[in-house]
Amino acid sequence: METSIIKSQAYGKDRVRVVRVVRHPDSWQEIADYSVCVLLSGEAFESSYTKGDNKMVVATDSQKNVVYYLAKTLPADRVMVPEVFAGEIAAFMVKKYSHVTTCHVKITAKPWERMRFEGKAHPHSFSREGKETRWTEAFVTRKGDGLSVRMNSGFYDLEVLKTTNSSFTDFWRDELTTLPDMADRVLSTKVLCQWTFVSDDLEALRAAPFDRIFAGAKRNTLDVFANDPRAWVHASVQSALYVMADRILNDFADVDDVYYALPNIHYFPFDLSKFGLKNLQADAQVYMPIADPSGYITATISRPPKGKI
Ligand SMILES: O=c1[nH]c(=O)c2[nH]c(=O)[nH]c2[nH]1
Repeated sequence: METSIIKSQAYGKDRVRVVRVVRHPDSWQEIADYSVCVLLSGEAFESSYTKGDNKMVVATDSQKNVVYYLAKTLPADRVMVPEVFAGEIAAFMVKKYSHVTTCHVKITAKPWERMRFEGKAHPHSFSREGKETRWTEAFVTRKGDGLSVRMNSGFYDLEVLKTTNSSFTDFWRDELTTLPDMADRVLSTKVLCQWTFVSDDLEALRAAPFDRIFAGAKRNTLDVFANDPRAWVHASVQSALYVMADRILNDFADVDDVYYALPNIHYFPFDLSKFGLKNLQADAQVYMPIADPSGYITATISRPPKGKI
């Protein structure tokens, strides 16, 4: 007889590819291109794992159908913002199936950007310019008669590089240290940035400025990377991360906290002294990018608890 217990479970459909086009009367068109993951959990599903009893199992095929059904039937503005669409799908599942306790929906959005010709936006043609990917995940959980919504959103693979105005000095030194102080260095990272939004109210989710938060988080990240002297002059990836996150928290009241993962993709000056050539420190012009390993700097930053400021 089996005695093991289920500690957690969730099942559903991953990589549901759905594209929604909005056609305006004046020939202006919009596109959202998503890959959706829907996962259901609840005690009622335990017997499908332990007893082979499928009676309560909403087929993953049906869950996939819900994504297409809602993409067609919801008002366009609830589909075109990934956070809102994720929340709508998750809330639909929890409301429709009373035996679902939590629905987790994750969406990654393909970054189609509208083409521009001589400064003029094209009404219906798009290209993939940026390589970063926007994504979101909603956890909608039954709470009494209502719902609670927890949302993580962000982007990853925003690749950036700067050729000066970055340093790393005055760090811990002991017999295991080989890295010299670097008063100036090439710095490159592939940004993962993520923020959270928590609400008990689906209407608040529908009204939240998710597109502005996404654009603002990306702009702040790039601006701090390129321009903010607090972050880089005689400092580190760590201090840049803090300034980036602090700017997002100051700009967007809806954001509860911000997480960054910043790999430090090393570009080391190549030592050419064997050939009588100076290429280190202030003489560095030729670098060897190092694929692995990279530094990896992470933190979650939030506002201080109330009463502590
Ligand atoms: O900005 C940096 N932070 C570190 O913690 C670190 N460690 C390292 O070797 N180089 C760097 N750069």
